[in-house]
Parts: sequence; structure tokens; C-alpha cells
Amino acid sequence: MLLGIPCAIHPDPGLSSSASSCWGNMMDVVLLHGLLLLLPLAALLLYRYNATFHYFCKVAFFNCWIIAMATLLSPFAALRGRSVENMKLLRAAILPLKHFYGIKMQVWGLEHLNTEELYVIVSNHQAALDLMGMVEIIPDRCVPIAKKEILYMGTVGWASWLSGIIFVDRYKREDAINVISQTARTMQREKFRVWIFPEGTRNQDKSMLPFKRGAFHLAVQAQVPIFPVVFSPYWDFFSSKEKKFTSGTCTIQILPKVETQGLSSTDVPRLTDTVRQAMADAFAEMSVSCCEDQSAEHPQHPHCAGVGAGAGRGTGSPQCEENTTGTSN
Ligand SMILES: CCCCCCCCCCCCCCC(=O)SCCNC(=O)CCNC(=O)[C@H](O)C(C)(C)COP(=O)(O)OP(=O)(O)OC[C@H]1O[C@@H](n2cnc3c(N)ncnc32)[C@H](O)[C@@H]1OP(=O)(O)O
Ligand SMILES: CCCCCCCC/C=C\CCCCCCCC(=O)OC[C@@H](O)COP(=O)(O)O
Repeated sequence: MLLGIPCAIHPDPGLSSSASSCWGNMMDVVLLHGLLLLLPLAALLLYRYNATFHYFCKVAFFNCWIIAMATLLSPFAALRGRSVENMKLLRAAILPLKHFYGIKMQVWGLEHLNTEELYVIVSNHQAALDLMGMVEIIPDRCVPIAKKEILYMGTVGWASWLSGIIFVDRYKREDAINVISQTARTMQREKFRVWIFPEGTRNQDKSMLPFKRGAFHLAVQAQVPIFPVVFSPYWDFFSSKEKKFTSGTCTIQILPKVETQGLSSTDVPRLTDTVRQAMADAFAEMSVSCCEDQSAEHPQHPHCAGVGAGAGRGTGSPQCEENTTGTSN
């Protein structure tokens, strides 16, 4: 019996028309099952041997995870209403992701953030993967400033809004400045910290982009210190241009705080340059380590050409060993 039709196993030379359609049905089913078996096999082989397919699968998984977690968590976050406390839910949801990707997180200088005071964190922004590094170190009561487009990403937007993430419209400068000025007032009143990516967009180049000034105006207006945070270059394990996504190590370096007490808006350009320079130096140092670590694998990696000239140190300098306060795998 096949699909409700009585059916002979072997075709007979004197087949009736119903028996031949029955044989056809059986062949269809065999082909369908073959295809169903072959497709996952082909996908597995592609995943194993085709770097581009591998990259897109991993990026798709990342996005699906974020969407699924946001969908799952939004109702719970909604019970509390819009609150920075909901950031703990997002943090817990994103923390396991590094294990799926085999990304090891190494944190230097975490002790700098262990203070009761309010502050502004500024960090470089290479990719959406930064979320995995953020959740490693984000302190309690800290919200990122994000582009407004994220607010419209369905449940991801709801989860972000419910967690108190602050949105700026990068195409409306005045509005964005107003949001930041208002944040300077509310962060003092409601006691929360703010995380900003002063490059204002993702950047995987050898050097950081010029910094936008919002983060520095914010710190000066709120009279709180700035903690610069530097994510090491991802280029040994991730590149959206080269469609590369392998396992690897990300080092997060938290630099000592930069005070803003007594500074005014006229000091902002100098403050911005000072912080950017400190971060660029740390990034250059980390680039040297990164290139040294992978030199055997990719002796002529494009990002490594010229990196390190005068950058300051190689791997294992006393500075980085002293600052190493935690490694989470
Ligand atoms: C379970 C999973 C759930 C889902 C989880 C999803 C979580 C998502 C989290 C996402 C986090 C990551 C998001 C990352 C991003 O979205 S990055 C993009 C957004 N961030 C930014 O844009 C950075 C902040 N932007 C700025 O600081 C800019 O300055 C801005 C205010 C937007 C203005 O931009 P622009 O005009 O292009 O640049 P300038 O900085 O050069 O400023 C121009 C002049 O304006 C003066 N200025 C700037 N800000 C202020 C201010 N606050 N007060 C007064 N004046 C200000 C600045 O000084 C310039 O004038 P001068 O040249 O100095 O005269
Ligand atoms: C009803 C609409 C449904 C839409 C569904 C959208 C699905 C979105 C899928 C996955 C969401 C992952 C979002 C993670 C956000 C990570 C933060 C990030 O990296 O944002 C980039 C931003 O900093 C800078 O943007 P640009 O580099 O200027 O660009």
C-alpha cells in the first residue's frame, strides 16, 4: 500500500495503468527521500569545505539567536517595563554565544570598572560580534547608545527598548545631540552608565575611524569619567569582507579612566583626541600580538602589512600581563 493505493513492488510487463501510476508514485517518494537525505549532506559538506557558506551559516545563526532570544525574553522584560535592569536578561542571553563559535574571551583591566561611580564607556566597533565582547564586561546599570534603526527590528527592537537602550537618529544631528544632552541629565538622576561606540559605525580597518564627539560631550555634561575599552582586531577569526568566520581569541582591554571633572564643552575636542589616541595605541599593540600569533598561518595577511612599526610591544609585555585580570572561556 503506497499513499493509499494498493501497489506491487515490482513492475510487471503487463502493467495496468493504475499499477504504473503506483510505480511512479513510489519512484517519487524514493527520489524525495533521496533529496531530503542529500540536501543536509550537501549542506554539511559545503559548511565544512566552503568558507563563504560557512561564514553565512554562522552569521545567520548569530542573527537567529538574537531574534529568538529577543522574542523569548521580551514578554519577561515587559513585565518589568522599560528598565535598565532588563539588560541583565540580554546579557545572559548573549553570553553563551561565544561557546558556539569557539571564541575565547580574554579581559585585561576589568578591575577599572569595579567602582560604584557612574561613567561613560567608549569602545571601538568592528562588527555585530562586539555584542559578545560587550556582555563579558558590561557592568550593572549600563546601557548602550544605538542607532535608531535597531528599534525597528521587530522583537530585537522591543527587547532593546525594554532594556533601556538609548536610540539616536544619526541622520538628524540636532535630535541626536538632544538625546545625548537629556541622557547626561537622566544618567545622574536615574543612576545608570552609558556605553557608546564613538566611531558611530562598524569598522574593520587597521585603524579606528575619527571619533564622533557625542560620548565626550555626554561625559563632560554629566561630569563623569570615561573608560576607554578596546576590542582587539578580529581579523584572525572574522572578516565580513573576506567572508571568514572561524574560532579565535578576542582580547578586551579596559584602559584606566579619563577624568572630566571641571572640563567644559570647549575641552571636548582635546578630550576626544586624547582618548582616541590612547585607544589607537592600545589597538596597535593588540594588532601586533594578533599578527604575531597568526603569522605562521597567514604570513602575508593584508591587515598585518605594516602593523607594528613603532606600535610599542610584542606579545607578553609586562604591561599586558599586569593588566590581565580575567579570562573567560
Ligand atoms: C537577546 C538579544 C536582544 C537584542 C540585543 C540587541 C542589542 C543591541 C545593542 C546595540 C549596541 C550597539 C549599537 C552600536 C551602534 O548603533 S553605533 C551607532 C550609534 N552610535 C553613534 O552614533 C555614536 C554616538 N554619536 C555621536 O556621538 C555623534 O556625535 C552624533 C551626536 C550622532 C552627531 O554626529 P555627527 O554630526 O556626525 O558628528 P560629530 O560628533 O562630529 O558632531 C558634530 C558637531 O556636534 C557637536 N556635538 C555632538 N554631540 C554633541 C552634544 N551631545 N552636545 C553638544 N554638541 C555636540 C560636536 O562637538 C560637533 O561640533 P564641533 O565640530 O565640535 O563644533
Ligand atoms: C519587523 C521587522 C523584522 C526585522 C528583523 C530584523 C532582523 C535583525 C537580525 C538580527 C539582529 C542582530 C542585531 C544586532 C545588532 C548589533 C549591533 C550592531 O552592530 O549594529 C550596527 C550598528 O552599530 C552600526 O551600524 P552600521 O555599521 O552603521 O550599519
